[in-house]
Amino acid sequence: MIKIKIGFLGPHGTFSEEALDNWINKSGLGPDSYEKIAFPTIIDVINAVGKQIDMAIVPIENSLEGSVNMTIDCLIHEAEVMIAGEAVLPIVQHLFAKKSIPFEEIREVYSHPQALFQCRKFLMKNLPHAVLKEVSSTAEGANIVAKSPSYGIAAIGNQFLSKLYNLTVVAESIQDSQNNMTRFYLLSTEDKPSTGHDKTTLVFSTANRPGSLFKCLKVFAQQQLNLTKIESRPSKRILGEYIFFIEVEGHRLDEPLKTALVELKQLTGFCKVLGSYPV
Ligand SMILES: O=C(O)C(=O)C[C@]1(C(=O)O)C=C[C@@H](O)C=C1
Repeated sequence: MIKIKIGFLGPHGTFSEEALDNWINKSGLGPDSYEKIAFPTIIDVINAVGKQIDMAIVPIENSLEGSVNMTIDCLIHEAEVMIAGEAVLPIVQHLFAKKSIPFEEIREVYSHPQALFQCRKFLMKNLPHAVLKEVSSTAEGANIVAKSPSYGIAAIGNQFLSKLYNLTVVAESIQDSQNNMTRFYLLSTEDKPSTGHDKTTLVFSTANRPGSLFKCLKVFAQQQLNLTKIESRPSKRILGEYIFFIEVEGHRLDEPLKTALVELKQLTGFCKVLGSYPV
């Protein structure tokens, strides 16, 4: 039986894997019908879609810290993939060490930059002396702590890390807000057909002239289309030149979004639809 290969940010125990496991449970995929493959960075995950893997899951934004720029930039500039779905995961962060130790004895804390940001208040209050070390994922932080001969270092990540890396929970639920959520995209080589309750992600650039962005956004307003996200990212060509990343309600092949996209393409130098997918 051919298995669907699904990529995620590894090693095992990341929030990306947790989001993927939840999605697999909901989608009803049988245990023999898929294979999970861990990649060392988000860029590697995205660029493997359509090559070593059929699908991938990547974080796109967090309710405390905002967009995951690495994902957005890779989708804009590098990847030839389509967004085929989304998934939201509540994020609960814990502090782990090799054994139970007082906060004063923790000299370094390893985690993904998003996770460190999400726990900023806790870290400033309880571990002001500790050096924060950014690593490629929360699970990689746990891996470093588990392998280190030192007892004075800690990692931040989800509840599964203690079992996977044989670590002790030093503090529970340390994120700055109890309502901490991360949204993930499911990537594939094709997006999804219309369900009547869809969203579309697109990127475009405008001329650097008064009213250019206004004219582009007016296209959506005139069609009564609701924008659910707008972000500007550097074009990476010239300082002060931007690419706009937008999510809008509707499917790219359904009216009124279909007409809006035709009008938008006439107003923009660069316009690319990254996919339509069920909400
Ligand atoms: O490091 C992880 O565990 C990840 O899956 C990455 C990531 C992210 O990039 O936002 C995913 C969810 C959390 O917000 C923290 C980290």
